[in-house]
Amino acid sequence: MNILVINAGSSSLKYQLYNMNDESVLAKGRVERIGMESSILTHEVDDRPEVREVSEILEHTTAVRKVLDMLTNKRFGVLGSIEDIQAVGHRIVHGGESFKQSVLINDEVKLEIKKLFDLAPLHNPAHMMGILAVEANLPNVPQAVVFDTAFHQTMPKSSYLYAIPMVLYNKHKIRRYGFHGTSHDYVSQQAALFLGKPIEELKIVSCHIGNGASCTAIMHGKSYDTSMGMTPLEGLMMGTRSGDLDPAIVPYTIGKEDLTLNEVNSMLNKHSGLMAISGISSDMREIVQAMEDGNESARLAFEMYAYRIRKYIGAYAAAMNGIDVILFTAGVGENSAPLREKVCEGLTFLGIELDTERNKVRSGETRRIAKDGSKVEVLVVPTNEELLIARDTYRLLTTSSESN
Ligand SMILES: Nc1ncnc2c1ncn2[C@@H]1O[C@H](COP(=O)(O)OP(=O)(O)O)[C@@H](O)[C@H]1O
Ligand SMILES: CC(=O)OP(=O)(O)O
Ligand SMILES: [Mg+2]
Repeated sequence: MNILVINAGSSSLKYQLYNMNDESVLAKGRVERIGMESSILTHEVDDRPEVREVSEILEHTTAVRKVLDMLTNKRFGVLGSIEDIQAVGHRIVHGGESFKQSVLINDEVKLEIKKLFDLAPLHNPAHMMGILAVEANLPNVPQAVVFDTAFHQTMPKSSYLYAIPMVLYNKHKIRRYGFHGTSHDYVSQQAALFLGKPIEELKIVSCHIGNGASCTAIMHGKSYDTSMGMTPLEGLMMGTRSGDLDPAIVPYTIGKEDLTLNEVNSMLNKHSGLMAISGISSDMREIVQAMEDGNESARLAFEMYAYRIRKYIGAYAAAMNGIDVILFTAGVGENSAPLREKVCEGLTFLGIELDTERNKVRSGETRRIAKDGSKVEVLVVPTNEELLIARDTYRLLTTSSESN
């Protein structure tokens, strides 16, 4: 069975095509700048050179059409016809409280996702465009949705409630949801497999450090607490997001700088984090380079970024009464040895001892970076949200057709 996995953003659409017989990736790529003059489709097949096509793609339906054309293209494609796609799986950032697991799409599910537009205005409307675009191009192909929030639905009330009037939760569902759940779920299972221990026996702090970043306390295989909140803005300092801050800063800034609420929201989401403190970039590679060149703002940004991860690790050690494993994943977590070293620097009191040489070894595999004898295991685990989405889609289809 071939499954197309789609992660649709407001102006982008990433895709991966899986052959589920052996879980191999047949092709992958992305469409960027949807709705702008020169949209770019980048398409990759194994060891063949990357294909880039620039054209005007005004909306998601056209983007999906272009992807399907590329997948069936005589020169660059991997499929004889679009009939060779048996299912599509979508990443959906916000599933609210309605979705505790992945589901197949039907009208009711679409309605629920629409109801959540308010809670994730940057993400969910774009995902819906992706779903409708697939429907328009592949009307008879079943689609599944996999939610970033689902894994965190096991959190206890004491983790997910904010200390504000209960009416806000009861009426508007204002609470912590948490994100990157597909990733935290996948990497924690990979860590347990790597260590050869049942996940039910482990207390894991999973640090997903990419463009967006979050830490999750995973107790015995279940999310117990996580750093992102009602939206993906809370918690760690990120590339362009502020993470935790005193909420009183919002009205104060509006008054002092004569800004609108929308402007402050945009400042916190798009113009804060590494970008704001370094004044250089939101990309950790550029921050580390600038720091090595002696740039003090870059050093401060790097130290703040690492310090906040360290604080969450400490908090989650307290929350779970101990830690067995810390793991690093996603773009920064998998690739930045200096960041991992800085995070672990002040944690020896918890029994966390990093091996600085092992930490520097580059590899695409799950690996141990703690010293022999470190009380806590420290691992780097490559994430693969797309594979988990493809697996969930496959499982939903095969189990639902069995029960029919
Ligand atoms: N070699 C590297 N060293 C440090 N950071 C890296 C490296 N490679 C990628 N990154 C960081 O990873 C980030 C992207 O992470 P990723 O998990 O792909 O994010 P997203 O899925 O949210 O777009 C980039 O912004 C970049 O800062
Ligand atoms: C939820 C979230 O922050 O996603 P991303 O890391 O893809 O921006
Ligand atoms: Mg990501």
